[in-house]
Amino acid sequence: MSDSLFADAIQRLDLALKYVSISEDAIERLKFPKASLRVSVPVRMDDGSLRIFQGFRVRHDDTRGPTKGGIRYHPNVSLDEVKSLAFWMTFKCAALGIPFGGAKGGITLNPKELSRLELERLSRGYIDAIADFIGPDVDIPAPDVYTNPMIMGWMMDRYSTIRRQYTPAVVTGKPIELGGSLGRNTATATGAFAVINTMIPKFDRRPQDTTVAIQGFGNAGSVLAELLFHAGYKVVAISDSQGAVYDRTGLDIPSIRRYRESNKEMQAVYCQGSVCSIVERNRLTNAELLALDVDILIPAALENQITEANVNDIMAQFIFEVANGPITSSADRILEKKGIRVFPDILVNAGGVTVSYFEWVQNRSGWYWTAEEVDRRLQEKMIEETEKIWKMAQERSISMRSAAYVHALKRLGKSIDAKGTRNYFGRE
Ligand SMILES: NC(=O)C1=CN([C@@H]2O[C@H](COP(=O)(O)OP(=O)(O)OC[C@H]3O[C@@H](n4cnc5c(N)ncnc54)[C@H](O)[C@@H]3O)[C@@H](O)[C@H]2O)C=CC1
Ligand SMILES: O=C(O)CCC(=O)C(=O)O
Repeated sequence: MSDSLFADAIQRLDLALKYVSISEDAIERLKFPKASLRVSVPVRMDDGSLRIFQGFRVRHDDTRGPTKGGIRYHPNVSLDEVKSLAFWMTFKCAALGIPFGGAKGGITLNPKELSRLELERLSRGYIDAIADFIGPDVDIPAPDVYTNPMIMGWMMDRYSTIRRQYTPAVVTGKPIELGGSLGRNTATATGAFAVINTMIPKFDRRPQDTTVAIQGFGNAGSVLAELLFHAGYKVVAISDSQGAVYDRTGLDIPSIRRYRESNKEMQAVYCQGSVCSIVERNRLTNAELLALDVDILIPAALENQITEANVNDIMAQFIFEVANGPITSSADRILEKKGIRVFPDILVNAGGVTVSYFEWVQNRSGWYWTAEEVDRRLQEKMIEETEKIWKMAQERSISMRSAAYVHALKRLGKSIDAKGTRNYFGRE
């Protein structure tokens, strides 16, 4: 399998290195993951047959702390994808000043084809296979695409059984009843909302005059859509893997979310009380959603959605990357030339790992915070780091992505050098 996504991720690093001076040793280290694990996970299916699933866990860099990152269940999961996602986690944690390195995991499957019991056996089997690779001071998984708090609960429980001790800090994004943090489930969206609200007024725009299209209506996209709706933004299009709904006058996001919870399908609905009626609106493909003439475009699904093939269709003025890696590096260069402002994943979607960090701190101290405390600290962190990155972008006339990478690289470079890598190689 080619390393195309990872090679593309490295291009972002190379670009940022033009604007920051860090040691060659630090650069070299960041170009290679510290460790990659590939495992076969046997699962007894409900019909008695045995299926073997391929799982991965990659720890990219642990200089700034134990590695951290989600676990994805998706048919396209590959070592290349997991490596790239782990790489981005290292930069995300450093950009936010969180004392973690980067990691990611995944299993190649379509989780919609498994029963709940099969999913539980798979999730516990995956932990059996990677137990020696993770740990509260080593590597701490969390949810990502098509995984959720229930799956994190099974994983934490299995790890605790293997270690013969209750170990909540080994996984974050758990159910509250198993040591999860209040606010983790909404943290990615809340963090992205804080970045949008910090940035949009700088361009003299008001929510009520701003239209938004969101690709992906999962944990991150659906909560963000609702936050934007309540703040007065006009969310005109949303989508899931099946396609999009569009209403240029604005969609009723709370009704759509409520309807989707019980019907599992995306419809443009308007609900009054418990009565919901489906309104015929334009149905679009995901490609058409990306090309809408809106002010803000929010990719919140998967990577490689905006590429050289469709970048010239993009009409939005601002792109906030909630998904990891939704824009390829070549498309990024074209967007920059066209004057479209891109706010990068390693900043915009960092609310999730920030509250994961809070969850880990709470698990380790045994002292649990209120929802208000979590939210206050999350807002503080997101706004502070957004402002720092914006200031750097302005001062150096560079993109927000390059500024975010430079900001992260400064912290990473100092930590890597403080460990004495130079001395180790005798170059001092
Ligand atoms: N959940 C979290 O805490 C964090 C998630 N992210 C990133 O946000 C993105 C979304 O993650 P979640 O919302 O957690 O996942 P999720 O599993 O809750 O939802 C994924 C959504 O994407 C949609 N989708 C899947 N394939 C699609 C396609 N080809 N076109 C359009 N939509 C498609 C699904 O229908 C679903 O609505 C991912 O890139 C993830 O890595 C980033 C940081 C934290
Ligand atoms: O919450 C976490 O630890 C990681 C979340 C994640 O996977 C991500 O930010 O992409």
